[in-house]
Amino acid sequence: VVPRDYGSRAGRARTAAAVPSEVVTRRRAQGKIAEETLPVACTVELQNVRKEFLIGGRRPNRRVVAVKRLDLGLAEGEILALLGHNGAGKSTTVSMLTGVLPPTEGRVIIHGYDVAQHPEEARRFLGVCPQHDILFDFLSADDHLRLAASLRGVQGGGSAQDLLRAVGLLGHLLGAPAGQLSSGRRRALCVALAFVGDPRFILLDEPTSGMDPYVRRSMWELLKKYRPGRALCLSTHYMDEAEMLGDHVCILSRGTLQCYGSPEWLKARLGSGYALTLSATQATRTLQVAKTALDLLQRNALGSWCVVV
Ligand SMILES: Nc1ncnc2c1ncn2[C@@H]1O[C@H](COP(=O)(O)OP(=O)(O)OP(=O)(O)O)[C@@H](O)[C@H]1O
Repeated sequence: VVPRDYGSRAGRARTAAAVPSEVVTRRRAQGKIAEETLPVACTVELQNVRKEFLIGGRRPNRRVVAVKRLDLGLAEGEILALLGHNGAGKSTTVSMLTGVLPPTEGRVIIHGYDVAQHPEEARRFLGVCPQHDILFDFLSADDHLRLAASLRGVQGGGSAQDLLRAVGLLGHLLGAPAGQLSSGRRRALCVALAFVGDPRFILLDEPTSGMDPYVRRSMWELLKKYRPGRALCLSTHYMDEAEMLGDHVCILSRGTLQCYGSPEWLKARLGSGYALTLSATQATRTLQVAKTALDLLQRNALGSWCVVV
């Protein structure tokens, strides 16, 4: 991994401080059920990461383990979906990737830089959409784009501008104060801000929460469109979102990686299809209903199924 300013003395010193490149070619994930994948050059890695929180209350110094020994890798051009219930450890993982929370153990590597030791270098590659919208109510979408661009030291919004246009933030809405936008549009603005400066690693914490199905679908299309040349990691509660977007899906539960693989592999390995059980007092009526049900299942191509009469 060679920084852009390698020619300078400071650049060479940073390269020496960066993690040797062989560590970025490891297995992509280690968990209970993980698809075997070929070794690949991962641009983002969580290496044996653990996060504990010390909490007070009646029993002081009690520890909550939010993430336990997480090993994950993400390559360029790939979307990784972190799927899990409330409290599974998704946001904690995202916060460790951004450097907001330091891991208790293990390392987080972004483009060769250990985030805890070289946060500034690592963040040059990073665009983030946090779980909760961080917007100034009195600033417009356009103002937010300009502010984010100046903070990143770039001109204009780049692909962020396209994103806003595609989700309908156009014309007068672009100039309206963010406080007057609907929650779905505010969310879309936050996602767009993560793309300002076209960073190479984009982290999206529940990017489509609060969006209507139509905007959600447009957002999915856009995220797929902007995947080439970038690594994207998103956390979600929605199985359909993980399936549609994720090249790989990582299911977390109680801070542990339960399974990891492509949606196709996970469905083939764990999916049990659909089971429809029918019961009725009259045999002829049951058969009639079963026939209609079979008809519906076939017409809707609902994967594997089984009808028990
Ligand atoms: N600052 C904190 N102090 C103490 N415990 C915390 C803190 N942040 C998170 N936790 C705990 O860590 C665990 C994982 O929380 P986390 O927010 O990462 O889950 P999540 O999967 O993002 O959930 P959600 O889908 O609700 O956002 C939970 O048990 C939570 O209570």
